[in-house]
Amino acid sequence: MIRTEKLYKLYGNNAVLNNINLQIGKSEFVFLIGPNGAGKSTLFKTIYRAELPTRGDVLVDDLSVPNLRRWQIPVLRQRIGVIFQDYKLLKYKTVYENVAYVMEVLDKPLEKIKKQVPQVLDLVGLLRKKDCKPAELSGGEQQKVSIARALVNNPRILLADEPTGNLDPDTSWEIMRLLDLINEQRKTTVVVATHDRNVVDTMRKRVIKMSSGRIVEDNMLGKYTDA
Ligand SMILES: Nc1ncnc2c1ncn2[C@@H]1O[C@H](COP(=O)(O)OP(=O)(O)OP(=O)(O)O)[C@@H](O)[C@H]1O
Repeated sequence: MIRTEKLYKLYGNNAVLNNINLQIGKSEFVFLIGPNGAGKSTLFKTIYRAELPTRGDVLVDDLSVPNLRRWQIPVLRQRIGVIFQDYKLLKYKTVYENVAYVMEVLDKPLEKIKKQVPQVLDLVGLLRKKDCKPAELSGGEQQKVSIARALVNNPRILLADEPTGNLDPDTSWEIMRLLDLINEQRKTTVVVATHDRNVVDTMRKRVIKMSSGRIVEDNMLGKYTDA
């Protein structure tokens, strides 16, 4: 569960998040839409604690994200997987090593790493490419590796910030179907920030729309609407 309470983020006098009150339940699949600069990425950042809010609270289950103690930060990182438009893979590491790395930094035992990395690479259909470097993969394949990396610690929540922004329509659909499958099979809460009208209108999920730092629409079975 994700809940924000009277959440504000100010840069100077600019309220990039302006009183966001939001609740996303366990196992939901939600699209977050809105024009450039609406505050979508900033909202994500306050949820996975890349940014601290100016005021207000973000709750991830029982954790108050802005008030976490240092030792609790790995607990949050384990609960939330994040994927980005530009994949953010380590280019000198192989596919396997990119995914294993996020288990290593959380001090997971080697036996567990050896078991879970191939499982999650198989889930995204890339086990056969485990020894490739990112540059040897297509954009869609790189995004699948980043999904595998986000999932390998079994997070309850997956935040996807424009995951298909660099991909062609067919590959975008593959990625969206994969996110939908993960949501259905693993009961992972999935929140996808996107500008992809076709995907939003076809998948008919809950659609939350932001504009100028505020939530301006929140509809079940929603459609993409312009500013
Ligand atoms: N570190 C920062 N310092 C100052 N302003 C920032 C900072 N980060 C974001 N902003 C501003 O906050 C606003 C919201 O940005 P954000 O990236 O959250 O929007 P977005 O909805 O994700 O947009 P897009 O669809 O273009 O990705 C923008 O006006 C941006 O310029």
